[in-house]
Amino acid sequence: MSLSCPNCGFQNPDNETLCQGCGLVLPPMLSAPRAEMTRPEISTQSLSMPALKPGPALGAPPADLERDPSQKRPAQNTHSELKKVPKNGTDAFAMPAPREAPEISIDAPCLRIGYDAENDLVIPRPMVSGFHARIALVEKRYVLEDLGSTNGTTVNGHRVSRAWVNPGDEIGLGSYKFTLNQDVTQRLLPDNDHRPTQAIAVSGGLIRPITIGREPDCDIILDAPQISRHHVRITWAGNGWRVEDLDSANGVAVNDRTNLVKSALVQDDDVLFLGSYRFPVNRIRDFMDPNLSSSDAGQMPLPTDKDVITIGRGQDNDIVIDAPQISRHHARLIRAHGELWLEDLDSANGTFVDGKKIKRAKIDPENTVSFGSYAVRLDMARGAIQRSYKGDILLQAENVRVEFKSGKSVARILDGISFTVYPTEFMGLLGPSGSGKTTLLMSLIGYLKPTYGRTLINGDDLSLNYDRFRGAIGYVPQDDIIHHQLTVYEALYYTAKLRLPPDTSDEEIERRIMQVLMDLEIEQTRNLRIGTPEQKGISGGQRKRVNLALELLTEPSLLCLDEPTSGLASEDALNVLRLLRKLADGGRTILLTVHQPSPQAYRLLDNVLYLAEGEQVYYGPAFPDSLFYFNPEVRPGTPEAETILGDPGNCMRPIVEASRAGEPMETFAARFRQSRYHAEYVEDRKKNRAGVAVTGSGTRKKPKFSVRQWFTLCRRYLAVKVKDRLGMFILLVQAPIIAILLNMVFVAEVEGVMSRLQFTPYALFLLVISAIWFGCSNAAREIVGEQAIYRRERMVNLSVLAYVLSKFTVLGLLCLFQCATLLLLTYFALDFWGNPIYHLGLLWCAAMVGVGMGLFLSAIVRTTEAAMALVPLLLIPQVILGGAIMPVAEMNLATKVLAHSTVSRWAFEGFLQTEHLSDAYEMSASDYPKPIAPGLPAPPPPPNPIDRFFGDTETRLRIDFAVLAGLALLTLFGVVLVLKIRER
Ligand SMILES: Nc1ncnc2c1ncn2[C@@H]1O[C@H](COP(=O)(O)OP(=O)(O)OP(=O)(O)O)[C@@H](O)[C@H]1O
Repeated sequence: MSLSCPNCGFQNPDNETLCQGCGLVLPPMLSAPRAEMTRPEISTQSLSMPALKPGPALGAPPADLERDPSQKRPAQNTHSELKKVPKNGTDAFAMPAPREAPEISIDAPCLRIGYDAENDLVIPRPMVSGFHARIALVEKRYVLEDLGSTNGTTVNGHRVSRAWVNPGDEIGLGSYKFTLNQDVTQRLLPDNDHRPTQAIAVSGGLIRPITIGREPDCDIILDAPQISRHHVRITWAGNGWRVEDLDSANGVAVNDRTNLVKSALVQDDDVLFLGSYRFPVNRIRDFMDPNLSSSDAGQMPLPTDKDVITIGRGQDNDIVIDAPQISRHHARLIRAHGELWLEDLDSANGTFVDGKKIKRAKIDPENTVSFGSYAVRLDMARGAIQRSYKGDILLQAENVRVEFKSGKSVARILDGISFTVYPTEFMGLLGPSGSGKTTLLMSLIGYLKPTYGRTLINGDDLSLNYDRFRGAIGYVPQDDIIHHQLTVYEALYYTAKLRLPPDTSDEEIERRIMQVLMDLEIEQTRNLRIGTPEQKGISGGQRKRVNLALELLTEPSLLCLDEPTSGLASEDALNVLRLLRKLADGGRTILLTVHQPSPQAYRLLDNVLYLAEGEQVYYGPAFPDSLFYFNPEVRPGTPEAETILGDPGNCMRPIVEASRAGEPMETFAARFRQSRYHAEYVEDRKKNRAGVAVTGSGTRKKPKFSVRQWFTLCRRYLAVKVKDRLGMFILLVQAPIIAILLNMVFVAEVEGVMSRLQFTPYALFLLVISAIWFGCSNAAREIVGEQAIYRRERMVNLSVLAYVLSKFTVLGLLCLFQCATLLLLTYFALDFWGNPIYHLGLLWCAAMVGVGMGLFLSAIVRTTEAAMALVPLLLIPQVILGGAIMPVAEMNLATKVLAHSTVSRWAFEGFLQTEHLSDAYEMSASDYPKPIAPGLPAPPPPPNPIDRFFGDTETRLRIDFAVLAGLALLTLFGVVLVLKIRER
């Protein structure tokens, strides 16, 4: 006799009270043999109601789903709870439409599903909302309710707000789909043991032990010399993780490098040390991608039935790699005649085979394939892609030396710097001011090429593979890299638009921004203006986090920060460092330079590197090792040791004192080279002792001009300008003020043609000078004022041409508005006759050349003050040489040549020509001057202004226009050139 389940029809043994097929409570009345029954409609009257535990009100985590680590995991569970629906599976047959369900009572036991860690089912996928949906058991049936998610909830492809669901139904949260199965539904049953929530999402990996080691057959491959081939085995033990050392060479320690264990039970917040390789236990959960079933953990199986396998970020690919740096459709694998070919699909960050960027290449088993910085290995034997561990970064400096040439002398800034940083390590760079910390950071991120030595990332020479790793490196300079006029969200939005692949939708950007804001705990600042220390917006600590947020948008695996705590109060500084610690524990490699850290901050660091006059004087554990290392006379455990350990500054003191005494720092460097820390943290950690393979093209892709980038830059720049209210006000009132002054001076002279011949040319000339002023003054601060932003974006993917063009575009629009206002307010009042369109065109051209000159100045100088101070130097020649004060024809040859190079000369002549073309200077008989007294000859009429100011140097109007346009283009390319030269 067996019990047939009314939901799924599964034949259960007759003593079962729960259906083994779907987890439904089996009422006694269903104990009849299946053959004797037609499948009944579930009737609430016919089912006995089990006593369900009341659930909490929506919004608070259900009390009965609270984590209880002491509770044991049910032994029978051998399924993946969230099994990904096979591709095309939903298309193969029509799925039944769900039926509308009644409102869920707040007493109903429910499971909340969403992105947020507070959920009972955590699904960290981009399209899933924080609290996306919930499943409740109501009257012994399952109800699915959407919780106002952004991307909606579907059941078998039908969008629902609340619906009955059955085991086997396909539930869609945005584009993420999974099959509702017993592992999920069981959790809703009364008296069920509700296990830790995240364990549900990662159960795929909980079933079998996870092996960590260097070999490709390990579940987690950590490719470092400190790691044995099979180093450690980790098994879910119900109330924690059982860790077993697999006779590794360097052992397994828990929480402290000295606390070696053979076997131990650890929890999520513990840290394992495999040799000196740090491995936070919670990373196991990252590794267990809920999209993958247990057998696939760490692997992405290649579909066997397809000859063309697509790879990308989009859910419609055969292999989905959900990382912001990956394009929606990034590449494809093609099986042809027993060979495997890889083809890049015009991805934003490129496809690489063994470090070389490819368009199409044949793949062999030994090849390493990278999509951007995301490296994978093709395991042909298993027919799968073996993922590298979440794109982890192992960073090494090998004998780095940096020298700067100044004239004939060479200054050696760094020498013999060698160290290795493992993933999840949080490393501090310390040393006296000027010791070379920033320089080292710049050479580590590939911005500065070392004179000797190199930087390796995951064993590959960074200088040869820069394009591959560009996206994996985040760098936060000392100066802010944000526009303070924007809100936090806007700053992040534009940066995401600039840095993420072009096919990233606004919806994805929004999700990414919210995720980053939540990670950095600043989501409440989303709509606040950033501001500056002087014009308060968000707090200093929050501003530092926003700078960091810009970098995190692209999920870099290596983060380098130059003094992220400078200018912060000690509590703020500590909070920023705590946050960085958390990010490191999440899998990032983090380096930062820091001055005078507090004792608590110092304890957060794993390792520290001390520099003194460019020499490496220590690299090893931060606390307490570094303090005892620099104070060798102090014995641990003594009262003196307590004092020393209470202040990290005690590391630097001996260095500073020796430096003051004129002692060479080489003494400190030599002592370090003899120390055990050098042996363990420099020598033992060295990778690829046999030598680094010289792969990689060595070329760096130059950012190319793209209309999309130009457009985004224009949008951001316009937003910055519009939000700068004071700046905008000053800019808008300039034209009316100048117009009023011109009217006051010239309006008395408006007396027909005689006035147009005598005075109006001066008014026109002043209009030209005003337009040049508009351009120059608007532009002079615009590049120098955002040098830090420009430099950082240039390191990523900023095209100089797109950048300069965006400045021209937005400033051009503002100048057009100013010129139009000025002309409108003077044209009729001062009795201009010329075609107003020509006049506006000339004024605008003059202003655009002014913009070019202003930007040129801005690109050359180093401070905004210098730029503004130099603006008059650009304007004065325009006034003197423009032809109005001294006719051009009467200048000597050299001056004439200079005059021809001024914008005012051409614009002024253009104005006179325009007036002339409209007969402004035609005199009728009545206009001619009369004799002063009878009998005297009439005085000669004033000459035509074109003859008067330009004489034989006169040119036609179209030449004036052409020269002005040429000058504008010349300045544009001049700015581009200066920026490129300065970069070198
Ligand atoms: N481009 C350069 N040309 C010549 N010398 C340079 C250049 N850049 C840096 N230096 C010099 O290199 C030395 C190290 O500078 P760096 O900025 O790396 O020091 P630092 O340790 O970061 O200092 P601080 O803690 O004050 O920021 C300084 O003496 C600096 O003047």
